[in-house]
Amino acid sequence: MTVAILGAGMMGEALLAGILQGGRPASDVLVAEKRPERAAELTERYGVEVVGNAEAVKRADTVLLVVKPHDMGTLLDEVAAAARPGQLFVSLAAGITTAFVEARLPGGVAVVRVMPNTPALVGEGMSAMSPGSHTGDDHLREAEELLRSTGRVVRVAEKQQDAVTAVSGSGPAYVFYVVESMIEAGVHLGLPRDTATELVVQTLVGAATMLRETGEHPAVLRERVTSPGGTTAAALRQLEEGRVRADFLAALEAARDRSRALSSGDPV
Ligand SMILES: NC(=O)C1=CN([C@@H]2O[C@H](COP(=O)(O)OP(=O)(O)OC[C@H]3O[C@@H](n4cnc5c(N)ncnc54)[C@H](OP(=O)(O)O)[C@@H]3O)[C@@H](O)[C@H]2O)C=CC1
Ligand SMILES: O=C(O)[C@@H]1CCC=N1
Repeated sequence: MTVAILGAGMMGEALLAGILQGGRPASDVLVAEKRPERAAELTERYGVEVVGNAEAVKRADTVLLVVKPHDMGTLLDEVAAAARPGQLFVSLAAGITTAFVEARLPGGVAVVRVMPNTPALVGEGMSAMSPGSHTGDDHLREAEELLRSTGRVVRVAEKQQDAVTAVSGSGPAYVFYVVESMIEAGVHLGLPRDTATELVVQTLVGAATMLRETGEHPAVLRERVTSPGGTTAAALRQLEEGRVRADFLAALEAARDRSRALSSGDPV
């Protein structure tokens, strides 16, 4: 079973690394990349063969489309003649609908839409997948199995993909932003930068592991940290005054709206 990755940028490379770490041999993976220096880097780092888009599609059973949304139309027009019925195309681009991909490929090609995230790079990705209009269970299971090698997978209705993009697709960036802000605050309070970084990163890993392993609601876990009249209550009061919760709501609405705009071909 050969998998081709078309578009080996940030997300494409994260998927490539996750898929290989998940146990798939490099000889079963093809990557399409135009720039020779990037191709050499990928071959050296992962031992994968780098070929052109059309050749990758001809040789693959499953094709992962990981170019930017506004490059998707051109890419599909380029590879459509190489695609064949029975193949599975998985689009991982924000805002690109299964209907958009299906309309540009021959009939009989199965299309699945997925919103992944970059923690796929370390096998801790979160992917949400939706079937196209003529995607059978076998193809869905195939996509699911592939993505499971990069982390967790859920199935969602395609109309929920804009919200998913706002939550888990872009989500790692919000977490990194919070981490960055906490490190800077620690430095402001006089801690050496490397100490502040270690404190914050381990706090994040510990808190995330507690959420996953206890299954408790985050509000319950937060209450357990918040001693009456103590330090946490003082900090949380400040965050409430800063309207951080309302800002998250507005931020995720903005991401959802941008995903919707990308589906109607809104340019960069
Ligand atoms: N980054 C993320 O966290 C996530 C990204 N995504 C989706 O993944 C997609 C890629 O995003 P991201 O990786 O961030 O973007 P990048 O710009 O890092 O990657 C896009 C890659 O596609 C390549 N490319 C462009 N046109 C073609 C083409 N015709 N044939 C082959 N390769 C091509 C680019 O090559 P070159 O640089 O040479 O032009 C680049 O390597 C987007 O659709 C995005 O919505 C989804 C979830 C999360
Ligand atoms: O920022 C973006 O558009 C992509 C999609 C989700 C995460 N990154």
